[in-house]
Amino acid sequence: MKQMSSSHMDNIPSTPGKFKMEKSSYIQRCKHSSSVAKLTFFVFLSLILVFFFKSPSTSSSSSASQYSASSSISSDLSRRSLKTSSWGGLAWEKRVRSSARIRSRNGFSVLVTGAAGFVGTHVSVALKRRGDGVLGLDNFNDYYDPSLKRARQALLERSGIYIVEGDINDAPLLKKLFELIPFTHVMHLAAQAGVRYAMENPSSYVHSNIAGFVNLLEVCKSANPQPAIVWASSSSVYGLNTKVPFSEKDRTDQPASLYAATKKAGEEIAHTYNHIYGLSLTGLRFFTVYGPWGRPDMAYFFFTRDILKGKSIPIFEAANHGTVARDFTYIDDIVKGCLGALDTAEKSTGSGGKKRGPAQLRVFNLGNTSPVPVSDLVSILERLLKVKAKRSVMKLPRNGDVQFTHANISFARREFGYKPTTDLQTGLKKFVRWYVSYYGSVKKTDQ
Ligand SMILES: O=C(O)[C@H]1O[C@H](OP(=O)(O)OP(=O)(O)OC[C@H]2O[C@@H](n3ccc(=O)[nH]c3=O)[C@H](O)[C@@H]2O)[C@H](O)[C@@H](O)[C@H]1O
Repeated sequence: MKQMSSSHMDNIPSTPGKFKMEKSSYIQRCKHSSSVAKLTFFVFLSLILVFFFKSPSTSSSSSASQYSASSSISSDLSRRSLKTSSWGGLAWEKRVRSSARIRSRNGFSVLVTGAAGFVGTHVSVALKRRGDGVLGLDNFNDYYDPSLKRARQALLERSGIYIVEGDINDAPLLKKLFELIPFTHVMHLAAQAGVRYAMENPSSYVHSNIAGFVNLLEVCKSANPQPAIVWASSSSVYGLNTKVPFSEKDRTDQPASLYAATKKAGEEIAHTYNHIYGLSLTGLRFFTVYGPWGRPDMAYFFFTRDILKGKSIPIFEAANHGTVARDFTYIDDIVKGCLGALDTAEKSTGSGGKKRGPAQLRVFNLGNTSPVPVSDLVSILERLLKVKAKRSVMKLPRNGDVQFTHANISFARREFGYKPTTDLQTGLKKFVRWYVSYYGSVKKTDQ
């Protein structure tokens, strides 16, 4: 097994494709046409297009994705932002090759999807640091503040990692990347995350976590060589289970949110592609990952922001004042788990879309094994921030949250020595240090 790298980044500084307006062909045609009628038609069409893409329903801040150069215009509700960037060309190919170049003996070349995301950024840096070739892919959607994703991108650029701007639903783009680079591995972290947001924008979950995953697997199964794939599942697949700690052997057929259901679907889809095409697939069930460069939609992150702002913190509790708790897992431990899973992933067995023999299929819990009540999380933040939180205790809403998570990690420990070492107090201290350095120490931070 390769050496695992610890990826401290506390002091340094997922997904439909991009839409490219085919303006040029229209412009060409207009130039060569003397017909006033055609010109009028063009102006009219342009106005409709402009109206369509500026209209709040399609370009408002809460949709999930960008549309790819090759994907068609869709009325998919999951769109969060539309961009007109494109990929291709010699300079672009050079950047792709340079980023994916392996710099150590027996190194991997890894395509990291969701590379501008929280876990994706940390994993990419860790891989690069040990000499693997890393190419990122991200659609930079605005599910949360894209400027944070851009800052992570800048961080990766400084490590020599290029992030291709594109979407996992963009098959021509993915095919092109596999044509350029014989990736040994795919670290698939692009996804529509967040448990509660699934009620607001369900189609974004289907689009990224199901359609996008299938699209990626379609391209991987036809690639030659086929890569081994490690991908992000979720602790949420345990749903309404009450037996703790959660073991990989437990049932996962009672998801409490659409997010959980799409991750569970991903696990079944992984089974199918492993079975039919011989793809090596490893799913990682992450347990509430937190840390520097984290996701602003997660409780520890926006609690920090709101405590500093003097805003009240909604703390959920279950029926009869039942404790709501999470097995919060620090990002560096998760990175070690991801690298461990990559290092022990066996090769896919198929080629050219044909299975040649049985392939590896695994699922691991990556948690911390010590659940902490949400109210204790707030107490730790109060101490670290030296500000008293305005607590507003409320009933756990029926929007997908489960009461309790707790990982049994013995399988990951056995297979690749996974052993989390960061407790919540230590991890949050690093998070707060990063938060203050990133957003400034002013209490009334506004992000
Ligand atoms: O392990 C996962 O698979 C998931 O982990 C994460 O989900 P969760 O564990 O739900 O994290 P997060 O929202 O931070 O809520 C934390 C706690 O605060 C409580 N919570 C939340 C909001 C609030 O206003 N009040 C509150 O008490 C809430 O009830 C909960 O007890 C990822 O977001 C998700 O993408 C997925 O990866």
